[in-house]
Amino acid sequence: MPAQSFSFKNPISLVAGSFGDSQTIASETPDSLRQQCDIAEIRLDLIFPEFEAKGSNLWKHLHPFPLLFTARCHSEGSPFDFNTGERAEMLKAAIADAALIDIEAKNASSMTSVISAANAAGVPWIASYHDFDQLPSRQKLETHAEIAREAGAAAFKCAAKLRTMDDLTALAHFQISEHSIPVATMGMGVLAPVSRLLCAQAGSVLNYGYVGKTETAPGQWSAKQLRDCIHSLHPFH
Ligand SMILES: O=C1C[C@@](O)(C(=O)O)C[C@@H](O)[C@@H]1O
Repeated sequence: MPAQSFSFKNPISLVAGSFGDSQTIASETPDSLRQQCDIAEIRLDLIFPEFEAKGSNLWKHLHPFPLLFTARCHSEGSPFDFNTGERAEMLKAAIADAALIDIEAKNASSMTSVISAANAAGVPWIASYHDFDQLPSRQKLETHAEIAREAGAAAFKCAAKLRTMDDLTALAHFQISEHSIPVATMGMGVLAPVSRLLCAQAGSVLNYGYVGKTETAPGQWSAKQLRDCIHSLHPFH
């Protein structure tokens, strides 16, 4: 049995509170997290020295709050350049405490050992896709959603820089279309905040904000602000 069970079956848009530093992880509790988000993301790539020194003691005090573990690669947003093997080891070390893990869609084929370990532990995974420069074409988004679906991900997530109002509506149109897999979308940059509300209204299953003071992507709301706003929206069908 996984440490916490998690699924995207519920149609409600959930909020992931993302930790950008280990001091914030240390200062939060399950109760304080419950006030802000539905699941908490621990970016192992951002806290690696502390993780190496303390292992799971860094987050044990947060149980039973659901935890999402991510070890992001450099090309999809990490300031650090851990190789696939290093990131696979980080994720495997966290699976016992995970409700969900994140693997980049493009790395799914080189992370099969992590996917097998997650499957064996009953922990679902989300396939992610980031573009910090622009909104990928509709064709690229569809292709990555298909990779996610075929690799057995529980959901497909895309975070992309939005440059124009057309980008904003294109992302929302992608979100609201049927993809045979739950989808989470969000913009980055100056249109990020409004995009995160619009995409949630269009059915984004997992919506990211930051916990503490450090953003983990450009333009995030705080997780609490984001969740409060999402809760006051009506789904758009
Ligand atoms: O993939 C995501 C989404 C994100 O990039 C964002 O745009 O909020 C933040 C990352 O920490 C997370 O892993």
